[in-house]
Amino acid sequence: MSKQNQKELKKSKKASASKKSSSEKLVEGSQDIIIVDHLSKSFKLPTERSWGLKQAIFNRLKGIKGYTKQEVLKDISFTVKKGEFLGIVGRNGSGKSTLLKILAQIYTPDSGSITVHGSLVPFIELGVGFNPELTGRENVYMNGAMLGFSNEEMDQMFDDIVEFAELAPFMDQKLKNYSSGMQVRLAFSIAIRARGDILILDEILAVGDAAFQEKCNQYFASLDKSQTVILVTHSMENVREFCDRAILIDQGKIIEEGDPEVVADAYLKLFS
Ligand SMILES: Nc1ncnc2c1ncn2[C@@H]1O[C@H](COP(=O)(O)OP(=O)(O)OP(=O)(O)O)[C@@H](O)[C@H]1O
Repeated sequence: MSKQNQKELKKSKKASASKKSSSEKLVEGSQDIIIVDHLSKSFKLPTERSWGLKQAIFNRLKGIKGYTKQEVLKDISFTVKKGEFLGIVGRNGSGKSTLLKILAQIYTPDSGSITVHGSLVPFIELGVGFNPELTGRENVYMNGAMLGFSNEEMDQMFDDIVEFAELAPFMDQKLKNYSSGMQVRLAFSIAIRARGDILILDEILAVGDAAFQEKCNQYFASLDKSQTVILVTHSMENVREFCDRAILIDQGKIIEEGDPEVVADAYLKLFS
């Protein structure tokens, strides 16, 4: 591995160590593995009137705000039990990915808190943790390091990861030459082989082809209760088949929660 790559590995290991220490707040004997308590998040969106330094100074003097505030999550509370498969559903733009990013400590909430009892493996956005200039092999090691695994641990997992992704012939090619579906396969294989306590999955799986989606579905069906999964999806088939419980978010609020059948019906009603 080149010096530059070793440097990158070191950096990502550091990042992962600090991430772990802040997310792992262990409470003995608790069955709730995630507790989300009165969480709210908004984004400031710059308006045309904020363009340029002159305008910004003028706005400030006049007391004009150069942005509008968009409330994306409003007072969200829920818990996830150890071993539970939780589905999160909602229309485009309802706040699901933002919620996952707060869970994964990519975003900080405006108010409220999140407590996570265990290690969390996020699989949220394609490209996060991947370097297009490195080979598939190097990216596996780098991604593993970001999740807190040593080189030796990754050596043990490597063949298994490549086999699940079905990408053996491509491991020494640069990632920038992979299709987006191939990248998803590699990232998903790393995420599931990493066996964190909690696996967080965004809709991104939909990028994989039919055979890979089927493989993912088989993986979901094979899960025992040692793995907690949070899945954001628009597939009510997946919600009904795999989820123990589901949450429907609309305009940043939970509007239905509980039985996957009931939540899936409520989701479909939004469009009728
Ligand atoms: N970094 C950001 N800056 C500003 N606005 C953002 C940011 N991230 C998300 N938003 C806004 O927050 C709202 C919710 O977005 P989010 O991605 O959480 O929705 P979603 O439910 O995951 O949607 P989809 O089903 O389309 O993936 C959207 O209006 C989006 O434009």
